[in-house]
Amino acid sequence: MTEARTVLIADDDRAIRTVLSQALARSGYQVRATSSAATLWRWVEDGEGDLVITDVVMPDENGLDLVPRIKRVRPELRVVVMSAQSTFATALKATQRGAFEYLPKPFDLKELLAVVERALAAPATAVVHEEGEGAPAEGEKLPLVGRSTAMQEIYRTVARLTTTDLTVMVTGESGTGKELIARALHDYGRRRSGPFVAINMAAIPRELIESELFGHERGAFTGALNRGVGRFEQAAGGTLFLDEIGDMPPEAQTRLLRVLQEGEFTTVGGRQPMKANVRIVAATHRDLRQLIRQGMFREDLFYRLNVVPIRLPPLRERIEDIPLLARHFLDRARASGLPSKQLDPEALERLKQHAWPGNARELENLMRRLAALYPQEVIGGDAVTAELAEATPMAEAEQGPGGGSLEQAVERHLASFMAAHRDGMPVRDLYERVLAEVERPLLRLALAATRGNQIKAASMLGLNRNTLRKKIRELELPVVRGLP
Ligand SMILES: Nc1ncnc2c1ncn2[C@@H]1O[C@H](COP(=O)(O)OP(=O)(O)OP(=O)(O)O)[C@@H](O)[C@H]1O
Repeated sequence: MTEARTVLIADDDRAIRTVLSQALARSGYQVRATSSAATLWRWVEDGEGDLVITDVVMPDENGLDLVPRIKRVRPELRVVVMSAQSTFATALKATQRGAFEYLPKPFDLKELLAVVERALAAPATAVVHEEGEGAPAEGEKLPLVGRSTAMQEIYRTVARLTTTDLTVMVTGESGTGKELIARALHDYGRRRSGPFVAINMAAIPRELIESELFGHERGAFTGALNRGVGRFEQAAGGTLFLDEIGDMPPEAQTRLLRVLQEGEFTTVGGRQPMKANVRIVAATHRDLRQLIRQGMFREDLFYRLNVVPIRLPPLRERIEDIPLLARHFLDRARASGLPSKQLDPEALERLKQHAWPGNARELENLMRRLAALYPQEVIGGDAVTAELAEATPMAEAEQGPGGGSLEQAVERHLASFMAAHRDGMPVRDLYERVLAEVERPLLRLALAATRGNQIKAASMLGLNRNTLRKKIRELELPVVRGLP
């Protein structure tokens, strides 16, 4: 590089101006810094600078409003927005208004310098994103709650992905918000005026999945009395959410792969190929790489789907989000007609200590229970402790009667199982069989504890309701009627 590039900084916080200026100067950039949006705007109009770094809240103007104005007069000028607000709405606004990058404060200087370098190296194409008709209020209404670093990173990624049609793979334990992310990608993406269609692979009988996905012709199979429209066709122009993709049977995987490769599909029993016009978001709580190793998931399909991976961390890895989420769920409970509640500090502390195997969904259910069952307006630690103990019998089971952990007990049991089979018939499908052995008593206990109430049992297990229903069928568990 021959000439030093100039970075324009606008932030009303003097300390930040100083730190940024010094760091950028040390890296060889020319720097001009100001506390006002008006001065920044004058510099931009005068044709100064190769890159802008602006804060959002400044005394004279909101930095986010400045971004589209800058892009209109100087489309090639890259803008980096930094903000202490740290909400999904801010990330979304910054990205959709044409910012090159959004950085939640506090950020580390190394990261900022890397962004500056990337911004200056990027080809000078002007990308001003259409706001589109019927654009929602840029994320204000979408309840993606949480300010942890992990969630900030997710907001940034999701915001950026709303300006593309790339395939996204969302992974995370049950109840971490995978479907919510898929909806955000749709509701704020380019296809928001099209349909959002979801299909859960775990909830549909295996033999029907292909026809559910791609549709079928009349008479394609026994019982196909009419032509059936598949989800690919329903989702045309919009987003197709393939939930629990790890549960997709092999034949359907092969067919899906072909559709993704060729961009067209045919209905079951049909001949005429149709264009696939969907953005795909897939999700799973299972470890797909492990399924690949076990030969249960196609590696080539995995790479087709895993274009942009988003990993949602379990709630226990972002306990700083718990107070906000709890508040959000209590507000939601109130909006649905339940009484208004507060949590006292001890209650919050108790929530932070819990392991949350069911993640955000478990927290949501707990908040609803507390709102519904407890008369007092301010909920204390004891109420939380009592409700958590009620809902999670596994907590005690983790310390088994033998004193060892559940894992050790299972290992002992399996070791004797394997020993017993050593000389007999070759053992096949061991993984599935062993899991089914653990699954069966687990589901039975959960159903017994909830008196056969599948909704409650699903929530206790942290499983999707449909997943539980399917498993009950597969494992042929007796369905007991709930007591009144
Ligand atoms: N960050 C979040 N902010 C607000 N609500 C959230 C958040 N994460 C999850 N939720 C809420 O928690 C519940 C569970 O989320 P969601 O259904 O998206 O999880 P999931 O990962 O798709 O679960 P599963 O794998 O069991 O289908 C929903 O009611 C969702 O709105």
